[in-house]
Amino acid sequence: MANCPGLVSEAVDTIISGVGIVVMLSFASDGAGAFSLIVSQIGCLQNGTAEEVKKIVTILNEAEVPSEDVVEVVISPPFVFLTLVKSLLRSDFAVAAQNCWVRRGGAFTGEISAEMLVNLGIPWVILGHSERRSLLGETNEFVGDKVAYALSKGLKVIACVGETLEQRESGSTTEVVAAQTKAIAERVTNWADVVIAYEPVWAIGTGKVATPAQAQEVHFDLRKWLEANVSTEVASSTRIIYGGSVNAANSKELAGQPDVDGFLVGGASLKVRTLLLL
Ligand SMILES: O=C[C@H](O)COP(=O)(O)O
Repeated sequence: MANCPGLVSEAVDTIISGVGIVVMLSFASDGAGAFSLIVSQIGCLQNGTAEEVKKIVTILNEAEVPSEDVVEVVISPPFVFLTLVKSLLRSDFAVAAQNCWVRRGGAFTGEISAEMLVNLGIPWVILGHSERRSLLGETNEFVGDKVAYALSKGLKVIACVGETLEQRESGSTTEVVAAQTKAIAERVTNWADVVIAYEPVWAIGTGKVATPAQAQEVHFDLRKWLEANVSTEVASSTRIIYGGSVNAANSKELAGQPDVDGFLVGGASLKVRTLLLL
């Protein structure tokens, strides 16, 4: 996000103040053609009624953000609100699902397939969120398989990685995040459609945001890993965004870190208080 931190901060402020959900924002890391991506994940399981979602979309529709080639905005509601959001959302913002099934659709009651998302015209999907890894037992390999299948169907993927507090304290952050990234990278065929979201588990929904230095360190390591294991081109062009207790107050400093290409913001965007303060 070093390319245009002013624009990024501006966009983050605008989105966070206007929404009340989860926001992700990212920028290409190479100097040429800087652009950004903001994903607002509107509502998790406990959050959101159709009325609330409509209100949020109305506010988003009025938000002032830099043009699409500078700031890419993606709204990611729960499955049940995808079509509602898509139907109401301004045309320069896109929509993402928060998950999808690992393989071709079939008799997997309750699951949503990549094919269904494509059929609905949903271009993005978030995969490997830490809540799915820890609460629903998704392994690195399973997440990698999901990424591969979603990409094969033409979806763009926001692939989440991140260490627990215990892993950080035992000094294994780099190793954990590299293993998660490896399982994804081995199955990626088209890096242009992949964004990596670094979300330290200890920072998600806790109010304990990573310091700018902590975030930068992991993002730098991730980029180094991509350079060593994929290619220099992929390392420089892949957007690596940060998620975990991002809010309007801490976003500016985080946004100034050279390898932090954007944000995935949750709780901050749900707070009306935040909205009123900005
Ligand atoms: O899904 C949301 C992200 O994990 C970040 O959430 P948060 O901003 O509430 O910590």
